[in-house]
Amino acid sequence: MAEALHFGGIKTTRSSVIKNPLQLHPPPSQQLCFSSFVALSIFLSRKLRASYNSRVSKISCEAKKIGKLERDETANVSSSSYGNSLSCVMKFGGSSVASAERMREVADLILCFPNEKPVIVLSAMGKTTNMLLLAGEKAVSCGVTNVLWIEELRFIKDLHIRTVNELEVDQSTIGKHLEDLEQLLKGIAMIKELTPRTRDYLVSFGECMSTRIFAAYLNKKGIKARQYDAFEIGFITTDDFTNAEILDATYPAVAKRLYDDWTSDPAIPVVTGFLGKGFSTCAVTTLGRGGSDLTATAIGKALGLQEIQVWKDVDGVLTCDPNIHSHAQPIPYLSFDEAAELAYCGAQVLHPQSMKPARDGNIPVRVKNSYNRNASGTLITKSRDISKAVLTSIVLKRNVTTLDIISTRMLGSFGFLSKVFSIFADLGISVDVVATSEVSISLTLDPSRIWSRELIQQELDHLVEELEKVAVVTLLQRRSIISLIGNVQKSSLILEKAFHVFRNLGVNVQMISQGASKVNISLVVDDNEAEHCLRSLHKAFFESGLPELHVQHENQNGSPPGL
Ligand SMILES: Nc1ncnc2c1ncn2[C@@H]1O[C@H](COP(=O)(O)OP(=O)(O)O)[C@@H](O)[C@H]1O
Ligand SMILES: N[C@@H](CC(=O)OP(=O)(O)O)C(=O)O
Repeated sequence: MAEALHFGGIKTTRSSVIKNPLQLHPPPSQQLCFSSFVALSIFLSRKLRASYNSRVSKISCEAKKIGKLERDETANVSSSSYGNSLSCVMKFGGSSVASAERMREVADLILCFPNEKPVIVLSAMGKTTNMLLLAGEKAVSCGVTNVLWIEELRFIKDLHIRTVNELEVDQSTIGKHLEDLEQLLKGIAMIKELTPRTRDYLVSFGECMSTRIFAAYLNKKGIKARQYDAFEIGFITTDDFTNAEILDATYPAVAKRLYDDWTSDPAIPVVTGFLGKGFSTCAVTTLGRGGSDLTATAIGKALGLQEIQVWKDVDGVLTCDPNIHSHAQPIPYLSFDEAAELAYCGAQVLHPQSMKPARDGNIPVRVKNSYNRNASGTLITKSRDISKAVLTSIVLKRNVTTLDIISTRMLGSFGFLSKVFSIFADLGISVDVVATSEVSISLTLDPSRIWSRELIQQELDHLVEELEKVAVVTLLQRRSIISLIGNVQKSSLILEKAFHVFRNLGVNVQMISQGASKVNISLVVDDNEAEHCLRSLHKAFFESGLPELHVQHENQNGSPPGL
């Protein structure tokens, strides 16, 4: 029998409670919260005939009212009875839990903090999400009888069965999921269609399996743990499959569920990242690629925890993408605004929405390396002293489409700008970087919003057709946005240095824009020049002399200077 261990004062005795992951309707104990929310949502969605956006914001508003009551209750109880309660969130990404060996190391890492009582959030093992998506694509055209031969399915099965065996946990931990996954792929093969809704359900198997295996392993080691599917504990989202947004009702619901369970029977919660439940469909949704970061910060906010730790395979947020330039350096401190901007600009290291709950709850986020736990990582807080900083990070977003839109002067300048942006709004196309004059607009389209090649072309054709009613339009593809994240108060210095680099390289910058966030200057160049530009900019800003951002030292309480 496994040795019993003390974990943050909890003596372990029982194995984890494993629920049916496919049961999307909550058990009776949760029905009150969910059903009242769903009833409210259905009522509202029937009533409201306005645009989708205003509908969601009104529903969120109502949800907030419900949430407020429950949150207040939770707040009262938490200050009086939860003295010895959950303290932080620790999120481990796919790279951190890619194998049995990695899961062992993560468990050891958690044990290194015996006084912490963390909520654990996990992503799918390694590249499982990509594999599931590929398996789904192949199932559409391979025929039902060939599903078992899909290479990615075999890889996923092999990885998970091997992990279960190596960690010596019960095969039944994931047996049902593997069977259901196979059935689902056969279903896709039969109907020859993979809708966004099915796609989300399909990828959910990754997180559902990794969390079950890990919770079972913790229990086997004597650390009492309990597995949770986010879509069963109150993660309520919009029904935007593949890119859903968390609704406000999530926070009180999740807080209540986790605290109630913790009080009645303390066990380390192990929660699926990335997943939610659509408010009107009640189907599994996903929060966009890399969405486990957002799950972690949402839990941190819901429970009002002291810290949110995001464990990756790099030494923190770096000065640029290490895959493009190997001299990327860790950034010791960032503000929520800088981190959010960096993520929006395309730095893969953090989910673009993930800073919002942390900022709302004012909860520090620490980005750490699970492969190098002694590295200090990056501490992200509300504010930091940037007076000495110039540039913090350089981010590249590739394969961007730009549009030059020049007015035919049929409309006045007011009419022109509003007409152009209403066309984008009507077609639901996101704009990224914008530069305007009175009669012309240059802008880039957000590539992350459009995932299907076919759709890109169709959408673009339609967009250009509409714009040509009021303007002359030039569409330019294969461009890159280089975002300079830093202290825009020093924009002249940043631009002087950057343009010196561009001039030396003989590169023409095609568009330039300084965002209202005051932490970002964006420059558009050709795709084929972008990586070279990034490396040269990095050398100029970070590799010639002591970079400003390293001047700061952490206070004894772990806060950055100036806080
Ligand atoms: N500015 C950056 N700082 C750190 N990592 C970055 C940056 N830009 C891109 N990356 C990439 O992001 C990866 C970490 O993000 P992600 O793959 O989502 O991690 P995980 O799966 O562990 O959550 C790193 O391995 C690195 O290759
Ligand atoms: N598994 C999901 C969610 C996620 O957050 O993953 P990661 O933490 O490995 O980036 C994805 O691959 O998108």
